[in-house]
Amino acid sequence: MALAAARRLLLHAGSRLGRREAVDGARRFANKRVLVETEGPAGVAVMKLRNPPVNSLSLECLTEFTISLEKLENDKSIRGVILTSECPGIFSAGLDLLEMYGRNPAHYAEYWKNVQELWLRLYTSNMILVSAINGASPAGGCLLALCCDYRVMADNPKYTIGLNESLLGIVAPFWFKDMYVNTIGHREAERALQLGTLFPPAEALKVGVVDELVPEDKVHSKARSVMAKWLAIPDHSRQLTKNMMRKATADNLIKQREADIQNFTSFISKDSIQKSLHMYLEKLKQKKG
Ligand SMILES: CC/C=C\C/C=C\C/C=C\CC/C=C/CC(=O)SCCNC(=O)CCNC(=O)[C@H](O)C(C)(C)COP(=O)(O)OP(=O)(O)OC[C@H]1O[C@@H](n2cnc3c(N)ncnc32)[C@H](O)[C@@H]1OP(=O)(O)O
Repeated sequence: MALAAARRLLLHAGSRLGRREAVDGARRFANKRVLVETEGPAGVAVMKLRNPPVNSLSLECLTEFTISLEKLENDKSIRGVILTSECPGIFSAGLDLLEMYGRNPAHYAEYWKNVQELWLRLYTSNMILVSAINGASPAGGCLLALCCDYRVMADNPKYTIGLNESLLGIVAPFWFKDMYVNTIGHREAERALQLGTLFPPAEALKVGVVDELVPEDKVHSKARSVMAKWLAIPDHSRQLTKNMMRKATADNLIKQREADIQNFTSFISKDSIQKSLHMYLEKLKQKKG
């Protein structure tokens, strides 16, 4: 309930701000964790995640992300969005582990509902989505990128991307898996999901997790030039084609959202799964020390 109220407030406040700044031609609206900038007549918005240190998708971050997308969808002058990160070296560390560890079932259910909501909105967006992957992109971070129509990644071997859930002792849900299969094919997805592979850029390109690699300082300019190419296609034909390609995958979740929430909640609440997450969090801490 509190989140629904926050969402209404943010939408309202955001639209007022958006109108005021539109006077300059360039517009900008920001929540705490998501910054959106639109420039001139090109109809393109740049959406930057800024939830330091690692852009983990906390409940608040998911909510702000979803609201920002909703506002852009409602703005008929926006045809494309470049999704990127403001956190140096990290695109997104994925779902926030602290939302899935040591909480109660009601919290898990609420969290998962918001994860579903963001995924459905991103994956079925009518806008052109290009990801400018300027850092590490494990699990839910990779999920965000996979939702886009085109993925440009910084060619820095320090960055990896992939669905690594099995390394954490958890399981990617069927709709993560479906999207992976749609992107890289069944055999590659089967292997990468079981092994929890985090691909360095060259391998990510080879297997098709990303579409293009560029030097780090060229990620944004390349994303813009890719966007220009996609903008040249008539919206109606591109949108109908996108819908034709993605609808069955989205519908597969839509028809069983509630069951998927129950499934997640009971899975993540298990002692054995909580223990795995605990161990993984400890490992992350130890890496530092
Ligand atoms: C039959 C089927 C049955 C059931 C299925 C049903 C349902 C499905 C069930 C579950 C599926 C749930 C799906 C989850 C998807 C996810 O996204 S899980 C998250 C996966 N993410 C990761 O593994 C990334 C972990 N992080 C890292 O590898 C590194 O942090 C990273 C490379 C991103 C950055 O490295 P570095 O710059 O060195 O930073 P640190 O490692 O030092 O991290 C800084 C602090 O941030 C904390 N942190 C990192 N990642 C997360 C995160 N994802 N969530 C929360 N917090 C995170 C880290 O602990 C540090 O914190 P500290 O400063 O120590 O307090």
